[in-house]
Amino acid sequence: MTIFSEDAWDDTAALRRAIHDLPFNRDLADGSLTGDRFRFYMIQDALYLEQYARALATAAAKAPEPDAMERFALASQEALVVERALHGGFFETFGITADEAAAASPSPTCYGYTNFLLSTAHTGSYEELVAAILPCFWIYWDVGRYIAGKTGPDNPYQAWIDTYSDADFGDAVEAVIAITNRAAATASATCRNAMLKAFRRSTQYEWMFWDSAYRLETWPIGS
Ligand SMILES: Cc1ncc(C[n+]2csc(CCO)c2C)c(N)n1
Repeated sequence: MTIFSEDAWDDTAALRRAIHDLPFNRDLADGSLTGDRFRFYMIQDALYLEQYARALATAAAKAPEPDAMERFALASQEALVVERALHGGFFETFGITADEAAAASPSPTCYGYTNFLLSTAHTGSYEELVAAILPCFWIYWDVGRYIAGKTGPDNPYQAWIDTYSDADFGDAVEAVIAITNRAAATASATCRNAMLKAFRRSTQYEWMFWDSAYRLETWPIGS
């Protein structure tokens, strides 16, 4: 049988190229990304992380093996603590107050992505959930390294680039890939297909998240 992560990676090759080519990531890499776009991204990302941490905690609760439980429980805490520290620095630089962040409501894309993760967490299988969780790690590692390889000096977004191209983060990504492959190894063909679909859906949402920040996305009516 083929390895799930290899199938999923091949299956999303075109999407990943599109993510590399996004105007948001192009501008982040050369440091020209406008402050309003990065601010929007930071605030939406703080909202995303809270829900992502819930999805990770649910994966920890559902995991059939202690190694996966530990990894997801730790990642849930890190999503709240480590990522919040990164955000804290940028919140200060970009003048985002805690009140402003707390009062913000999710954009359509942020809402769609987090609800997809939470509905998978609560109505899908453990296998589907880990496949939905994986792109958040893997795509950021891929994009972090891609951008680190082409960025220049004095980039105002260097702390973001360093976080996601760091070797320790790479180790965490490898661990989640291994957990996902273990889950897939004993899954039926139907379950593996559902896993692929979930992986692809989250990868689409990762593209949409950066795109929505670049467009400063709003709800089309009523807000
Ligand atoms: C939309 C969006 N997708 C992925 C990440 C990256 N990320 C968030 S939590 C986590 C694991 C635990 O820290 C990782 C890698 C992000 N920040 N925002």
